[in-house]
Amino acid sequence: MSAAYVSTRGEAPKLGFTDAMLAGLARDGGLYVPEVWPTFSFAEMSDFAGRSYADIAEAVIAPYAGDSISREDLRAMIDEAYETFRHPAVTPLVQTGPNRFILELSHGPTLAFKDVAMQLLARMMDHALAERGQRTTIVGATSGDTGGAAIDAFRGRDRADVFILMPWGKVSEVQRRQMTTATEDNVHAIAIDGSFDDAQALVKAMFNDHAFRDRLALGGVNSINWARVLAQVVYYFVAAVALGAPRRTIDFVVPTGNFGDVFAGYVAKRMGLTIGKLVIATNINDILARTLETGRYEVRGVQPTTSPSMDIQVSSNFERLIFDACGRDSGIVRGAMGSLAQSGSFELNRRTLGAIRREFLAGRADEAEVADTIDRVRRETGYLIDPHTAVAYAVADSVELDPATPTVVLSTAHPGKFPDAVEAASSVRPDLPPHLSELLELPEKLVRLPNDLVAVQAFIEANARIVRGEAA
Ligand SMILES: Cc1ncc(COP(=O)(O)O)c(C=O)c1O
Ligand SMILES: N[C@@H](CCOP(=O)(O)O)C(=O)O
Repeated sequence: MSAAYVSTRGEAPKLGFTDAMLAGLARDGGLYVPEVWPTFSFAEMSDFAGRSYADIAEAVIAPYAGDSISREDLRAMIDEAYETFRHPAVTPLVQTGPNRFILELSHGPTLAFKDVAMQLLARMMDHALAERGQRTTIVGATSGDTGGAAIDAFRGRDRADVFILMPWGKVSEVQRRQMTTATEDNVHAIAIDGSFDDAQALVKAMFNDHAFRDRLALGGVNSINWARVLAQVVYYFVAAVALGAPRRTIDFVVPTGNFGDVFAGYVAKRMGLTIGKLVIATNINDILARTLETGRYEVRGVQPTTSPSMDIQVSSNFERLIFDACGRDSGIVRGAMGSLAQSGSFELNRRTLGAIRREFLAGRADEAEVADTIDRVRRETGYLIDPHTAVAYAVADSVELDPATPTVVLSTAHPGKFPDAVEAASSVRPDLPPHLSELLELPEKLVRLPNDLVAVQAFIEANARIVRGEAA
């Protein structure tokens, strides 16, 4: 049986796994979540010890996919996706102190944790589209990493055209070039005059324009797509089991922007994984840390930082958490999201806030703390971290965690993606791995558009093959 997926806003049809994956955003503007969380027993999780990344990925993903993908096909796609990684463990752990570990998530093709999900998602979407004889037009927003990972995973795929919106001038040069140097006709990098939040709002507006959505068969690869989050659940199991789960409890500290990554940790916990605290680590764009402190989610202007991928105020996946934490009352979610749209804020009720605080801690790191942390970790351990990882590392040092519990800091990007910030902090200029050594020399292809829905839709209509009627 395929698991059923429901929208957080309760007004869209229930879908199976493949339909939810191809839909991206639900038609009522909500996000799909599984109707029930599959769980593992203690014995099943104990059996993960010593198994490969691919084995654990198959075990974690299969209950969500049900019979919508055969087990053989799922395994073949998992194997192929993680063969693109430069480390045999896919997401290895490195110890940097007593009970302190870094989970390296940047061994994929574009050097960010997004590859973990995107390499698999592209294969699963392609597989589903081929079975159905369909094509899709993917629209995505990026603050730097999702776009590059999506373009790498989908470039040259015949059934998908990909349009990525990035905020003009607000991503690193390496991140921009990872999007603008792809030569394939099916990928399009678009810079819009605005912030990531503006780009994400445009993407959601395109999904909520049902005529446009249906005409172009829109698909999404941001973490609004449930399958993106699902693929990220896997590495929580892999890391925790390597450190002794389920016999031990493990804490995770997660650099957070759109809340997809840390929500994946929450899902792992709901599935039975012995996670103690999930720590939300933000840079100075600290809406989530403020919300946990006060119970009020309040959007303020975004400030540019050295961790640009986390320069986010409207944190999409928080909606999934509210839905679960409030007892799956879609009326509460609709109320909160309506208030957010109207006034830029909403209040969490006591029960919801209490449920969130039981699972999560939160902290912020300012720019000086991020730079100090990059420098200190390199001097003390010889290990060079990127600014996003440094946000989490600094927060891990500032929040109250049990020193007897292993703490895993998620390292979400390679320092070579942010050479200027890392060099300024540590006097060490990180290199890019050899497969990207020519990136800075390649010609770029980038379209600049105003932050305007009509202009963006017109560009996509003019360039999507589905509108031109080209058969897949
Ligand atoms: C390097 C890096 N770290 C952390 C984050 C934050 O992750 P999430 O948006 O899933 O909270 C992002 C962007 O998503 C990122 O690109
Ligand atoms: N930080 C992301 C922003 C988009 O987040 P997503 O996980 O919802 O795709 C990026 O680097 O693009």
